[in-house]
Amino acid sequence: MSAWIDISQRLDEHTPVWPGDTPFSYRIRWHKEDSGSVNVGQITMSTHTGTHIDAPFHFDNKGKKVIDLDVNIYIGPARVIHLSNPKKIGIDELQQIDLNGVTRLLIYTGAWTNRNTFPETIPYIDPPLAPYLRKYGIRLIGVDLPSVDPLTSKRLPAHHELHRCGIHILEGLVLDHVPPGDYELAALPLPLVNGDGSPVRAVLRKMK
Ligand SMILES: Nc1ccccc1C(=O)C[C@H](N)C(=O)O
Ligand SMILES: [Zn+2]
Ligand SMILES: [Zn+2]
Repeated sequence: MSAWIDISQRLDEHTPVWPGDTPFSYRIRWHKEDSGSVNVGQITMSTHTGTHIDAPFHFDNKGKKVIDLDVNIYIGPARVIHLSNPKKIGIDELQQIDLNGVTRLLIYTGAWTNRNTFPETIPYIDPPLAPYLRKYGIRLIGVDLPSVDPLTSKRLPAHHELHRCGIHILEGLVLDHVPPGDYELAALPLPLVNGDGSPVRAVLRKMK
């Protein structure tokens, strides 16, 4: 069996966040010296920092919260594909790629390689791609980008169309060190009862 490899963004005070969103912070709230027994940390962060999933409630007030999402979506076979710096990610860009039997699709674009700053512009998912992916049976899409829509988008058409097609969203993957191919994925959200999104620890291992 191959080893699991980490495809998650490291979280510390340098981790870039969506412009205006809560900075990431971890601090020791109780020091061992003071408590007499343990260090106890405190995390403050946006639910959309680093590698994370979006729950439908993120973009739809009536949408499911994180606790309502099926854990089976986030564990299982996944295909990693590479696109070379696409402007958008649409049916045309995926035309040459075999998606038969794929249930989880992770897309490397290379558009966000400097993970110390938030990108200025990103490729986005062209909404008609959602029904195209669903036709193959895809239930999860993952990207190495902070959003599946353009950064300036308010209507979030890709988020909505993916959701309408039953495709779950995983953002902020780090795939620079992952060759295209078939893997097993685990990227479980926290059991946040009211969550609109959740950080995940995303890992892959090669399927033989
Ligand atoms: N954190 C934000 C703060 C303000 C406005 C948008 C965001 C987002 O995160 C949107 C992005 N499409 C996302 O799903 O992660
Ligand atoms: Zn998000
Ligand atoms: Zn999103």
